Amino acid sequence: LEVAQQYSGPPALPLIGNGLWFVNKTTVDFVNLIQKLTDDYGDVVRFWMGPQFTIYTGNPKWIEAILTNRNLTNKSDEYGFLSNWLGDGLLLSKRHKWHARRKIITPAFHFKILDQFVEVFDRNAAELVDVLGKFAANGQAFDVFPYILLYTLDVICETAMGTSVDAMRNSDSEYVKAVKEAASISITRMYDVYMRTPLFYLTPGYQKLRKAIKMLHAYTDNVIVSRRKQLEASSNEKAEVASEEHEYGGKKKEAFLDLLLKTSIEGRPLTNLEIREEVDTFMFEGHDTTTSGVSFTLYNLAKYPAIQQKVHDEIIAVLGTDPHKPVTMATLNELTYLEMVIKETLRLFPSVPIIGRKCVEEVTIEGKTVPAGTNIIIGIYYMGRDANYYDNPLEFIPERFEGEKSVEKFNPYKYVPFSAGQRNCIGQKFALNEVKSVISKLLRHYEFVMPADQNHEPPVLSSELILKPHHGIPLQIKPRAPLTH
Ligand code: HEM
Repeated sequence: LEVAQQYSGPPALPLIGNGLWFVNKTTVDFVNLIQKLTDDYGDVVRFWMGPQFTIYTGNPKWIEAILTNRNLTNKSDEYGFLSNWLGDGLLLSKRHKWHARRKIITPAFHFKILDQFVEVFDRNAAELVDVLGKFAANGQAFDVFPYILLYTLDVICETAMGTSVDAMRNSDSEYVKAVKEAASISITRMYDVYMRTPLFYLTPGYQKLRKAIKMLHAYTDNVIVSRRKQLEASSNEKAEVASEEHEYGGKKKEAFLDLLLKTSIEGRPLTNLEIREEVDTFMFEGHDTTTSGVSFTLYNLAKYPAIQQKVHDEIIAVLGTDPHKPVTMATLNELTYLEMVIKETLRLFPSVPIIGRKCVEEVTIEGKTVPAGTNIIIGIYYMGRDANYYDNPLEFIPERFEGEKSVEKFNPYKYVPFSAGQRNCIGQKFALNEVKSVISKLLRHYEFVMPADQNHEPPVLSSELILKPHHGIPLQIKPRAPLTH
């Protein structure tokens, strides 16, 4: 209690603390709940989730102190709800285990490896252009979100596992359904006070989750076993692995899985279970996040036609007038204005709106005590919209990220959509290139337009671990006239 007095925060009841807030709250309410807390008490606030002492912060100094502290790398308890699915993969694992895994996985995100994935982003984007063709033809408004989700699922299956589920053409795929189900049930548990308790095991949700996870694990296990066999066979023959699935667009590629199969940890190869945990983690972290990133970027482009025009001009200047010309890593690097637009989108709509840490040993931050056992919540989303840190925070101004005066250069801890420090997002470059790839393809074929009957209110946001548009992103698309110059 003495420690609690160092902080401002709402009055709390004995034992249940501020737990009543979380009763019957939706994922939409949750976004506003923390906003209200910061409006009332500032950007460092204490409260109790039941008996759990919790500190919320959206303050750059605090965020810097937390994310750079080697003793604050463990995730908060809520992440545990994902552990049936993701095990000790990179997102959830702790201390020594995390450190060893991060070290061996980092090379898998080397730019030379990302380079070979650009073709996967581009080929799937061409497919998406095709799938959306019917909406360009009939002019009807449609929710772009589910289509982008299928695109990102195709990309992550191919890059993580080297398999194709062809989600865009086959959205009924058992695997695709199971990914969606496992993600949504695990996440709902975090926010529902009842579902957080063992009562959950008596609900139909538990049975569904079990079934989905069983299916997902079986799928990944299968791919791992057959890939390992191929790899062994090919090393016996001293030949290159060259299976059917391995050849995309005529070029051989290695999925993350192949790299994991070849690597070793403390002198021994990774077990199938360890590999599965990492592949499943990529599957989880690598699709919902980019889906929100792409969808909210399209929303902003439709909302600000002059910005869309400028992005389109840049794309044509870099890639020329042939809408089918594939992008490369080099051309993606030249799309600097598009990158600013994506970064500004992630400021207002960060795919991961909050992250959590568990304090293992007592630390002092900005003169205040953070006792061992404290749950810490970092408000990436709220900091991005705070008038103390951004002029006109709700205005969409991509130039904030321009050159030397860029927000990131000025104070990197003011802008952390990919987190920062040791446990930052390992997939950041992968994600940015994927988003740039698909947007540059879509924009060469279609103009994105806000439907006329759309009220011009900002989208209602829902925080399901990943920030999502509660009512989707309804947009219209118009085919672009062929360019000849
Ligand atoms: C716009 C897209 C993305 C955003 C905004 C994003 C954001 C984040 C954030 C904020 C974290 C920190 C989580 C935490 O502290 O609990 C994180 C971690 C992580 N991300 Fe991403 N991510 C994106 C895309 C991706 C992609 C495409 C992949 C994989 C291909 C990926 C893989 C990971 C992994 C494995 C971690 C855990 C890293 C660790 O703890 O060592 N992410 N991401």
